[in-house]
Amino acid sequence: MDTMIKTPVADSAPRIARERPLKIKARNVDVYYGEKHAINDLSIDIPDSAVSAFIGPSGCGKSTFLRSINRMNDTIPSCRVTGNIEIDGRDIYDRTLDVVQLRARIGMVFQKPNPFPKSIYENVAYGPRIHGFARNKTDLEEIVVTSLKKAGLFEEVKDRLDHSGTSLSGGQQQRLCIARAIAVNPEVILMDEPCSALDPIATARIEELIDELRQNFCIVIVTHSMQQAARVSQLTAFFHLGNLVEVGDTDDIFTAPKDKRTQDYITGRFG
Ligand SMILES: Nc1ncnc2c1ncn2[C@@H]1O[C@H](COP(=O)(O)OP(=O)(O)OP(=O)(O)O)[C@@H](O)[C@H]1O
Repeated sequence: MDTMIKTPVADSAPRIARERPLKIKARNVDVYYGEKHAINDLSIDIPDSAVSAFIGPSGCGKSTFLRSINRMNDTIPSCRVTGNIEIDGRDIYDRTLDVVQLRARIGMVFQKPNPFPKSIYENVAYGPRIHGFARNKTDLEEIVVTSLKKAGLFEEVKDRLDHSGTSLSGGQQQRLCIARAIAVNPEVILMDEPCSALDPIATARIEELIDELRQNFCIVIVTHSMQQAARVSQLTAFFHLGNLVEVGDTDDIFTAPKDKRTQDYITGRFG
């Protein structure tokens, strides 16, 4: 595994960050909404082929930082991001960088499943088609089927690919959104509370899927559920009032947190 390391990392770095190549490197990131200072001097290393969870009480900046990773914050006029965020060593706020290309490399899955009001097939085919990933219809079909299989949905929908994506159950819709994200072959998948609108069975299915996908993707998940963070992630980052208080191997964060605020949060003293 050591041979996979691209960048030297400190001995004090989390084990997972030493075992996996570095994918996302953020340094001294501040995010403002007008006068509101939402993220304060945040630095973090996020490894590839692993799941990293952002946890913390409501309003502490988890989603804000997640949205900084694919420059979704650009769409909010009052929002300003300073500092440095690199993916594979490339500054994603570089003025010469094509944001459309960047977002193709970084899939995003939202809290509420949001399939397009189109067929199941079209939901998955749309991205590869507009990005020119398929040479012909057969190629496109193969991408759709493979993506639905990877998202664990193909068997349930193979006989009704022409039905509307919105006709599926909530859990199936979320897996369709994951298939849609995977179809453009992203390197990073950002998930903002992807199970919060789902029942426990659909949640378990998505968690299993996240675990399978981490072999091939860098996954970052915002979750309100500490149980979920403990179950699916290898790295956990605890946010509080716009500060990244502590980041470490998930096992360590939940069994031996270093900061009292982390300890108070995971033991339910606030949040
Ligand atoms: N579009 C926006 N305009 C202005 N302020 C915003 C905007 N989005 C978020 N904020 C503020 O930034 C801070 C961080 O919000 P953010 O949504 O990132 O927190 P969070 O930790 O993801 O919260 P939650 O767990 O409730 O989703 C909050 O004070 C929030 O009110």
